[in-house]
Amino acid sequence: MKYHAHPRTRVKICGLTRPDDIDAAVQAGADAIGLVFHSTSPRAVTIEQAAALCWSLPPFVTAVGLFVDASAATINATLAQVPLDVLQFHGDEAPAFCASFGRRWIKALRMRPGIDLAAERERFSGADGLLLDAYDPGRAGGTGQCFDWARIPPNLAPTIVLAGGLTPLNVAAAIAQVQPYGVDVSGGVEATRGCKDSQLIFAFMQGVRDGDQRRNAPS
Ligand SMILES: O=C(O)c1ccccc1N[C@@H]1O[C@H](COP(=O)(O)O)[C@@H](O)[C@H]1O
Repeated sequence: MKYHAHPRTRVKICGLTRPDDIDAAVQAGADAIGLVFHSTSPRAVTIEQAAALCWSLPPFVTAVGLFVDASAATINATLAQVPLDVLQFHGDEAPAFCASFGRRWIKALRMRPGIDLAAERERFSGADGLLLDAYDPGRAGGTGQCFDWARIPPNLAPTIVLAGGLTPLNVAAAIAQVQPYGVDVSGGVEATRGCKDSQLIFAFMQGVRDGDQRRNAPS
């Protein structure tokens, strides 16, 4: 990983599907937005939708494309039309596959019982970031579930994006405890499954600022 602890936690709001979602995320101050290219997700977007959403972004907001065991042909066809800055791999993709698209990429690791994070970090040492998500054997992600944050080794925390069940109510505590590079939220800012809510997006960003205050408070 090429980055280190920073006093401001970076934020990605994932699973946006409508122009109003983009407006809310940008206005609220998100650093990145996520577009889900996984057909069974309630947040899935078509290439055409994604292209329109991406082109409406201001220049300093990062567009992340989320894939789950997609083929190289699918990813390349998406990249041909959608100006994605970063690829997020949320399945069982191998490091060489993730690195083969000429884009920055992050690897999602689902916190299954017994996962060896040190070994995974070594295996994915070419990644631009690691994202830690809850493990649910029946679903690839976007579960709305938390995992036990105490399982994250402190030396790894400054380089990871924390995900899984974050909400406006728990994100400050998560940041204060884990002190991650960034946080990623999807279900926690939805009014109904798959449908983002601008008030919850603003509330989440306030939670992040509260967490950063706690994180940076002198001890
Ligand atoms: O959002 C989805 O539907 C999704 C589908 C398949 C893989 C990952 C998905 N989302 C990612 O899951 C985590 C946690 O989401 P949540 O906040 O618990 O709902 C996050 O990285 C999403 O980007």
